Amino acid sequence: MAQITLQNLAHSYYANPRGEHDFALKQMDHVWQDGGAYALLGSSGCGKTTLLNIISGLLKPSQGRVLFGDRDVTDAETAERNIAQVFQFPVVYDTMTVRDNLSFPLRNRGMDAGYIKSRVNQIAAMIGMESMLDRKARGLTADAKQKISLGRGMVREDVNAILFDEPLTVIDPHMKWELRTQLKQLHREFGHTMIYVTHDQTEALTFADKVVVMYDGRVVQMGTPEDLFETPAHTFVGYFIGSPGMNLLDAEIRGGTAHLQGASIPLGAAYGPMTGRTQIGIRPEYAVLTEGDGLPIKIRRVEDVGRHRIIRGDVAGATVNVIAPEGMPVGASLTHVRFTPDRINVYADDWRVAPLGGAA
Ligand SMILES: Nc1ncnc2c1ncn2[C@@H]1O[C@H](COP(=O)(O)OP(=O)(O)OP(=O)(O)O)[C@@H](O)[C@H]1O
Repeated sequence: MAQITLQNLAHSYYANPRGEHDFALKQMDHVWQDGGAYALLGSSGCGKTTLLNIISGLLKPSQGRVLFGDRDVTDAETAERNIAQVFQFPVVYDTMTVRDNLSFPLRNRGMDAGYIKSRVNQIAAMIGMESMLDRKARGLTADAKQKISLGRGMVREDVNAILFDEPLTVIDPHMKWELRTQLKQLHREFGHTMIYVTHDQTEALTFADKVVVMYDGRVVQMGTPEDLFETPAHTFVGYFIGSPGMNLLDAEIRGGTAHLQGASIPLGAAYGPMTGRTQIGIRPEYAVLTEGDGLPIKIRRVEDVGRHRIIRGDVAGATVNVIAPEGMPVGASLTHVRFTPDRINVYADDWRVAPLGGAA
């Protein structure tokens, strides 16, 4: 297992990039701790696969270095990096049995037969394939084959890291949940450094200790699920995490107050002067409808989504979503929306601004 350091890393698919927009990965410095379970999350085209391929050695970065522990592996081939990889679609040997597929990486390294047997049984139990160990992989469903790929990715205990690139795409929804839980369990047991690429926030938040959110070739936040929810570092994180995402309203910030459209909203802390486009961000969970306290809201739609309702309305020319807990009445007398002051985040040109006084 190893800590992975990305130093001054950047990548362009062009031979002669002419500016930042030609880079699929913008310049970055990051440390992925030894034994961490990371999810790499972001929308299509933000650079997740590019970053994963640089870590695995399938792609050489146009700039910067990759270190595994103290070792510079930037120029090392994938095979020299001692990693396991699981891809979106199954990679199995059809003519081999499930058992042989799972034990292949161990036999390849000359492991002891007794150890191989017990380890393969353990992994087979994890992926729910104990009863199929002696069947040929040929003829199994795509779902079952992908479980074999997952199992094979995890069978070695001595790898530097396990990299997963959207591994559950072909797995049915119920099994997805189960496998994710198993992966987490395996991580707790063996402490591998795991990097899991996905564009599904539920998948990321349930799997990882740390979620790495990418946007337009940059890592915009690396934090716990709670960090991403409470203090999104970038408006994209606010918007991307949560359902619905964070509300954003243009506002002028002066000290401990946000001013918008003639109204003043108290903030939970004071802020210094800032430049650029300034906005306040508030999660729908921290907005409540009132009979006159807060900002006027024009309610457009109420959606019942089971455990709560989502109220969609207009505030100061922008759309604002409010989550109302079950049982809370949504009547015509509710004409205003109030935001919990200490849950309001402030953004300047899309990046979160820390309040004065040392609070994060
Ligand atoms: N081989 C390539 N040649 C040129 N451009 C590429 C190549 N591979 C990816 N790109 C571009 O680099 C950017 C990042 O792509 P990448 O595949 O890393 O994103 P991603 O976040 O993994 O997306 P997805 O979720 O769709 O797989 C995109 O603009 C993509 O078009």
